[in-house]
Amino acid sequence: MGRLTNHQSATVSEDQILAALRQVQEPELGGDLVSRQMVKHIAICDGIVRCTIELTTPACPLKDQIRSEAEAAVLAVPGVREVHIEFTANVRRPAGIPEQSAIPGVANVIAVAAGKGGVGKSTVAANLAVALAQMGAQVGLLDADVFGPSLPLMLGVRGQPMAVSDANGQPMMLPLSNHGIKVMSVGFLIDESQPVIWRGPMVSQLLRQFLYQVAWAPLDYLIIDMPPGTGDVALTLAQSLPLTGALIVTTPQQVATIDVIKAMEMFRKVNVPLLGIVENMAYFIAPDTGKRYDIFGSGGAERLAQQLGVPVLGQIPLGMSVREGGDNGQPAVISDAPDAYADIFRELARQVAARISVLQYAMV
Ligand SMILES: Nc1ncnc2c1ncn2[C@@H]1O[C@H](COP(=O)(O)OP(=O)(O)OP(=O)(O)O)[C@@H](O)[C@H]1O
Repeated sequence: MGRLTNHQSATVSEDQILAALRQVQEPELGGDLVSRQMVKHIAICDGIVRCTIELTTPACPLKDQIRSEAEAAVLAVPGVREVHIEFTANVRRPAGIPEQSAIPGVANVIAVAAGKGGVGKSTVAANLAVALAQMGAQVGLLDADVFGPSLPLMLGVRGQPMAVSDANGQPMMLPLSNHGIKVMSVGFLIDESQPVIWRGPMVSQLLRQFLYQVAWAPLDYLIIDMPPGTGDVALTLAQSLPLTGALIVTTPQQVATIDVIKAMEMFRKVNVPLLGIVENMAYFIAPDTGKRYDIFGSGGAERLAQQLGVPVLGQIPLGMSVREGGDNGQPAVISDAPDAYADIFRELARQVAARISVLQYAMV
């Protein structure tokens, strides 16, 4: 706690405030705020207390709960008239990633994968990335779906990445950016109207360059839009990427299929933690009546999740604005149209960030 600074008044001491904050638990990770070394700064002046609490992610879903419990605990200290809680965040790299394969300056690499094409993997990856950035995280998005790069269109990013040299004179590409995130896609380098014939080793080589020769740093989260399925390219990527974890996107029709199970098994085999399942196109809400229709059935993702011991981190409805946003380069999460479901995408981002924080602490 050496960094604490303390302008003490006669009546309230820093020790009293720390004792109060020891009563407040970190709801997700367990342990109290002081033992978890989350209290970074305390200032006390004339009964007014200012505290800075460092979270494990700016997208912490329980920030409001922590704030109100910390406020109540500090206000209960005799002599405290007012309390102001501020938050900072320090997103850390999981302990399990070997130093040599880590991407310098990138804390977490998250794979967004699917058993099959067309389930909305890129839509989820793009909205997740933008939602995390909206919450204050530094985010990059790598389109590794080399056979059907859709992110340039979905994010409205065009142009050629500039080549620069890093501090050691090594060539680096500057990622393009839009909606607050850095983006890299094979779509920036090829003529999208021409079919691309990629062979496995070429793809691996290209993706290595996209990981290690792109000026990503500093990033809290690098989201990878994986190629669909469990083919060679997906497997090589799952094996060689310094992944914090993987998200599996599915739809209710696909949920119990062998493709989804295979995609999950692929990550399990190469020891990449499964963060959870995202069920996309989970239901439809009629815009005129507000009635919910489970067009493709319901409960499948939950059953699969229980069977495999991973959580469902989000259920995204079918929404016209989700599709339109994807076609117009305006991801749904920046829209306020009711059927863009921005809140649902943001909640997904909070859940993903929380799972990563929990994983990090489980590994330490
Ligand atoms: N929740 C949703 N509501 C409405 N449309 C959606 C939703 N999710 C995805 N879509 C639309 O479905 C189509 C396929 O989505 P997307 O490209 O994200 O799938 P994908 O799994 O990445 O496909 P591929 O593997 O071919 O890249 C797109 O037109 C997208 O806008």
